[in-house]
Amino acid sequence: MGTSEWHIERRSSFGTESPLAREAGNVPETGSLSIVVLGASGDLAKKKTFPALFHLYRQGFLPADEVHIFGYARTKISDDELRNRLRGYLVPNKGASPQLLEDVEKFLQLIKYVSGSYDSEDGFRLLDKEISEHEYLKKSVEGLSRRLFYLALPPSVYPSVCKMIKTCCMNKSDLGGWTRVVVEKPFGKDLESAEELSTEIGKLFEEPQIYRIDHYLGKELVQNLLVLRFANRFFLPLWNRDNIDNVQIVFREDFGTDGRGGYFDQYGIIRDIIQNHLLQVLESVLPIRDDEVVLGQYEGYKDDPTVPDKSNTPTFATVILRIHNERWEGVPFILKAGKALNSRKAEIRVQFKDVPGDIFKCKKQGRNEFVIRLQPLEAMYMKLTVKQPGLEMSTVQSELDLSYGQRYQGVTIPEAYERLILDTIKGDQQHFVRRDELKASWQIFTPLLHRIDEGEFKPLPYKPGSRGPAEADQLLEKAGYVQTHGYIWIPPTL
Ligand SMILES: NC(=O)C1=CN([C@@H]2O[C@H](COP(=O)(O)OP(=O)(O)OC[C@H]3O[C@@H](n4cnc5c(N)ncnc54)[C@H](OP(=O)(O)O)[C@@H]3O)[C@@H](O)[C@H]2O)C=CC1
Ligand SMILES: O=C1O[C@H](COP(=O)(O)O)[C@@H](O)[C@H](O)[C@H]1O
Repeated sequence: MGTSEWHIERRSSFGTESPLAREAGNVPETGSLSIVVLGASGDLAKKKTFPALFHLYRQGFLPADEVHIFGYARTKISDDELRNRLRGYLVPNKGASPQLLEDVEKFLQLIKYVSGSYDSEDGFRLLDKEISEHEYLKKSVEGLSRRLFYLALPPSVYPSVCKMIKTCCMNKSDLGGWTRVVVEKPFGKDLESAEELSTEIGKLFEEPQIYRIDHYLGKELVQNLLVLRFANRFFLPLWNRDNIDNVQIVFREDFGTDGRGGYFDQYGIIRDIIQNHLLQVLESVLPIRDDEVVLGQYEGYKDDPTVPDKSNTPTFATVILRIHNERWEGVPFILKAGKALNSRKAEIRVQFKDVPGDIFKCKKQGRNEFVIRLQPLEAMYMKLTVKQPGLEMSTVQSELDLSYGQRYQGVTIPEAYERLILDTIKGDQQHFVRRDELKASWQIFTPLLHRIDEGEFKPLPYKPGSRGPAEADQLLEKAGYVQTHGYIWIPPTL
């Protein structure tokens, strides 16, 4: 495949003539498309959902003659007030071209705002009326229209909102139209509440109508994992306990809860990041051991007035999972996530066992590592030992590096939300969380979470801007991870 094929090209509509639409499996649907962002006044909506919709619009995936976007929330604001709030999130601070500015204005005109509560029919009846008017204006045949409801809302209101959608806002889907609901994480707070929520929503919608979004599943390099693993011969014999010593899945942020302390304190880092983003559901996970958990809370976290003074909520966690199956028995899967650390990155680090013996009769170089960097600056690299270039025979640690910025110059990597919203419109659920997967992930973490909630497990303090509690690094070492500091010069021995 040539690199040019990686581009998503701008096009005017989902017409049958568009090769991109055909390639993307977008069989043209003729009904109008209404996208409703519930919680439109919130943080996620302005930072992620509307910008993702704008990018899709710019690339021609949301043609103005088919699509209308509705914001819904309790806050009483006008259409223009919502548009003014969003504008700054759609244009970069500097260097916006006149074309971009024009596109922003056209996009904003597609947005209509409806104010109403999340648990009474009035607001939703009004919303339904607005959507129906748009469908009528677009001459959409009843039964062909498509309605997408995106719940950018706290999970506590999902049941009532879903009930209102079901009662007031469903379209007739008998001619190929549909109603789909996207729900954000965290989906529940533990196994029991997640199952309850699934059951409640399951009474209202069929599984193909429910899209449980975990935006990490939409990241380019996460999507690449399947290809990497199954389309490359050299991973085949290595991908097991005989060769791999440990696996780390790491999420670090160099900022704290940033005005979201009220939300965060009720959930904590395990529910916010580890239970969903870092956990590709692994089967046969053994119960988590106390001595394989380190929790932390950054100093200053409780200064946020929305966080209780006695909060026991972890903002950092390292947790080791162990899998009891033939392939992975004995290999620690180390999940680490933290806020207010010294860097921002997300990566998967597969560390191989030492090479047996030492024919070079020297201090060993670092271990082989295969690293998949999800962000920032997507890359994959393999750390390996090579001969130090030059006359002398000595070894040095180096790497095979596939940095996307270099290799795929000029290619714009889509934002995760952009990709996943497009999948929802296309009806493709493969990168969304299934109910059984969700259950399995809560099963793993619920016993630990309950003990933290009950104050039995206490987070250790750490300095903002640090690596987190030192105990986390000690746990890593105990689990077998060997850190490699760049290369170490080794005198020739051959
Ligand atoms: N923000 C982020 O970076 C991310 C958020 N998420 C998830 O997305 C969802 C929304 O997040 P976010 O936008 O940050 O949340 P917000 O706290 O900003 O809430 C969104 C909107 O919901 C309404 N709302 C807030 N609290 C309540 C409440 N107690 N009862 C009823 N309505 C309420 C408010 O609208 P109004 O009062 O106008 O009705 C608010 O504008 C959450 O499930 C979150 O976990 C997921 C990934 C990232
Ligand atoms: O879901 C969440 O994700 C963000 C991090 O997302 P990213 O794509 O910027 O890595 C995190 O800040 C937030 O706490 C969490 O709710």
